[in-house]
Amino acid sequence: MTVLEQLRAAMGQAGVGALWVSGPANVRAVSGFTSGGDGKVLVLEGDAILYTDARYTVQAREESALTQVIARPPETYQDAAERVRGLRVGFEAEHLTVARLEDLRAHWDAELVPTRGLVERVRLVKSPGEVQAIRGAQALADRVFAEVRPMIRAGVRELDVALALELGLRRAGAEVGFDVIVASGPRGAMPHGVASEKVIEDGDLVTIDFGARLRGYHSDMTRTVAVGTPSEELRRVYNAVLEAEEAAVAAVRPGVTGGDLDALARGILERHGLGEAFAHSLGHGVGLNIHEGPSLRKGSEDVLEPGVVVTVEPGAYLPGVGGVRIEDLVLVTETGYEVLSRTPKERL
Ligand SMILES: CSCC[C@H](N)C(=O)N1CCC[C@H]1C(=O)O
Repeated sequence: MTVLEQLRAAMGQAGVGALWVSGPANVRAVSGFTSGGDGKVLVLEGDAILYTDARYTVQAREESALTQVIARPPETYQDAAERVRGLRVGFEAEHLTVARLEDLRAHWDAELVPTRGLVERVRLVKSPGEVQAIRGAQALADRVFAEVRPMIRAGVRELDVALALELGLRRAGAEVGFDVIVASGPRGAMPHGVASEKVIEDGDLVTIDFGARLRGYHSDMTRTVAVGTPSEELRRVYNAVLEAEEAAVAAVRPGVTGGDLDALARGILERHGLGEAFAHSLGHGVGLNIHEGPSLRKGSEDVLEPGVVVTVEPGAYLPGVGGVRIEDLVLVTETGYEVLSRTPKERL
């Protein structure tokens, strides 16, 4: 089934005859238009209309097969008003601001119904082309990491490591997927410790979490590397996180839930006395957004299916001491899993 066919089935289940799609990644997924932030899509039973403005006339024609209306609000809303009169129209509660909802209410003679996750659910399972883009983004990130790895040593600033990674990604034709995390020594206790001016020191563990964006699709990987000889405590923490990560990756297969995988990794870290130190969820889906479904968190009932791409990224964070995170990008296959991130992990 195409994206639109799947979406129309979901709309039927949600009881709406039309859907106003406004989330940028959702607009892109439904229309193919790569500037989703400057577009909206109205999905109807027999048509789907991409609304964007005159800056994108040529681009929209090149990228999208949908019916196109080049207009700016309020003309956009006026055009759509004719098409939605008397319908129950879903809007994306997670993406539409209150101000824009008021605009729709002012222009449309239709029942507006909040919906959640209709397009996101269709986006969960990646097409072969999407998997190819994610695979390509990760392969490129692996190559860049290998180039930059020798410069991660004592005396180098975290932000110089980040800059080298960013430059490598850009040179290779990708975008930087998100702010590069380089967290060394005690800064490693911050799960989102974006690179700072701190100078890496002998004995530091350095957590590096970065990703490429290629043709709109993300990669995501974390490696924690040792500079010199870290303390015995840090090496113990590293090995506990590695054990949890490898066990969770090995358990990835169709049918398992995000909650099962989180519980497996969390249980291992708890047995090492690091349950409290694992301050976030095990992982998340990756695609047009760096964070998307399914969720690999405590209690998640999201079921993994072939074609889903997730991260597995347990961590342990000890304020004042440091931290460790190890993350792989994993494709769920018919029979199990394939690890897309190929950068070797350190054995300490
Ligand atoms: C700001 S994007 C961060 C990407 C990273 N790999 C990631 O997803 N996480 C790092 C800490 C936990 C997890 C998160 O939930 O943000």
